[in-house]
Amino acid sequence: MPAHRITVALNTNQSLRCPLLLPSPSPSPSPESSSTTPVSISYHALVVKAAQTKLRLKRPARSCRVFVVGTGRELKEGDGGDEGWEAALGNDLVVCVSGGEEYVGLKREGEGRGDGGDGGTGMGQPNPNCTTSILAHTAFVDALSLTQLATTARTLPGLIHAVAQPDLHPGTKYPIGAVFVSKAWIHPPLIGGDIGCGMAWYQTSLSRNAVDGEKGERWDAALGTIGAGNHFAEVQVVEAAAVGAGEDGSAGLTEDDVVLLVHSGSQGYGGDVLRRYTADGTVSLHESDPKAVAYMDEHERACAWARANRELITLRFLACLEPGEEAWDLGRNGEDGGYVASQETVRAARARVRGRRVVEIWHNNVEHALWPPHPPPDHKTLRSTSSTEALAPTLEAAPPSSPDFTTSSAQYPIYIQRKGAAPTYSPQTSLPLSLLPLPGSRATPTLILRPTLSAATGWGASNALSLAHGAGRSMSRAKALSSLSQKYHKDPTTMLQPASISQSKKHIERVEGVEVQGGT
Ligand SMILES: Nc1nc2c(ncn2[C@@H]2O[C@H](COP(=O)(O)O)[C@@H](O)[C@H]2O)c(=O)[nH]1
Ligand SMILES: [Mn+2]
Repeated sequence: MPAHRITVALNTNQSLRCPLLLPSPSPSPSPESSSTTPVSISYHALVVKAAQTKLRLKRPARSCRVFVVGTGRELKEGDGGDEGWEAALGNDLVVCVSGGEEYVGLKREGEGRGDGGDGGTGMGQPNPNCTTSILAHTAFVDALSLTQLATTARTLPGLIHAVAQPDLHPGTKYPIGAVFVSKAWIHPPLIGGDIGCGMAWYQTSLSRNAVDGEKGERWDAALGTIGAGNHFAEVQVVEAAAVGAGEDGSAGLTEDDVVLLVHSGSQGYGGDVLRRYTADGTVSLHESDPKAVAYMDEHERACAWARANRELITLRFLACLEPGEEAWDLGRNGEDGGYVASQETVRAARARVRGRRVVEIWHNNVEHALWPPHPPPDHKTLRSTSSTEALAPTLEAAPPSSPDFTTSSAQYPIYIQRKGAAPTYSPQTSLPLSLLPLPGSRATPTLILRPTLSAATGWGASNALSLAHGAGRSMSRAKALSSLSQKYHKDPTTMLQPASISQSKKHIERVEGVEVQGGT
């Protein structure tokens, strides 16, 4: 009996596929035939079985659905036998199996076999209408990151809007400095392994005289676990005049304030979450999939862990910066390394730290929100009339964004996936942030951004309710490591001196360029 060689893929990750041989349909028995009742073959069952065993689809067969890749036509298992299978069968047929959710991709009229009109990738173009906003108008952007942005926007299921922040730069597969808005789908790799990484500004009670000239050696022994990469905790002096108000009713930042900027993430924890949810090649999780619910739960924990770690780092800094202050006792390095504080003590210390918080945000996370954004209730008060040169431009100075966003009254739930992008709303209060940091580098200043929201940007739709989170990078980590280690080969300690990293105008322009474009 000739067989048909077909390909079975997963609906949620159509690059995960396996071949399958299906027997030809049995000819109808003729009245003269001596054969007994023909053996009925359920193609549906065979295909679902292949997805379960070879592609590790962990859904019960009864909830699985099969679609023709390219057209999205569903091949059902009917009461009287398989429906439509015989007509669809043929060598090179590509089908995908879903755990119950709808077909991922654009349904086309007409039947097709083989490559489904997508050049044989089987990926189709799920989102030909996904809009993109490139907010980097003058800042340098590596072309690869734009390709990564466009490919991601086109091919991952459910994406409706993608934003390149001015600090966009290439990641391994997905870009950094990017925001992706999706409907019904969550894509853990877009957030990456450092789930919950973010920035927090805390007030200290120090005067600028107390810190001017200090280089840090005195405090090094007491630092918390900040993590590798770009993470840091930096004592800063505010040069600009007073700006807006901080979160939780704090006074915001005032000239000469000495503040601590903490940038840290979830370290090994978030990486482990990402690995566990993507080890089988999964990129996309439909919100109805229990795996998506479980991922969101672990993602929340990783975010909470990262925020708690920023609080702990701050506590340890404050213990050194403000000696004699009893509230920071827990942050002191005790003689006895085995000291374990009670939960009550930890809770009390964290509450005291929060009293110093100016702003605290995640820049690697997924947020469940409503789309399109509506004006905040008190939007008229958001337009600050006072501005200083050091602040982000007001809304009116922002470049017009494309595509054109208009506020529609009907909102629907979406997910905002941020990889290296700061939010414009506070995760704590769900109100618009009045200020947040745009860190430069050890050699260039951190800028204070003031998000502005207005109808011109669809109340934040064009920038996906997000801003640049850093200065970006003009060379990959690997390239920077090799070229800088050559440059500082003879005396690597000079790399730790703020002024020696780079005073080049190029670097300074870099962060300012990002700021000018990031203030929407
Ligand atoms: N003020 C400082 N800013 C710094 C330092 N090192 C890096 N950076 C900035 O932080 C972001 C972080 O980006 P991420 O993608 O790693 O989260 C980066 O873009 C730089 O602008 C520093 O020592 N001090
Ligand atoms: Mn980060």
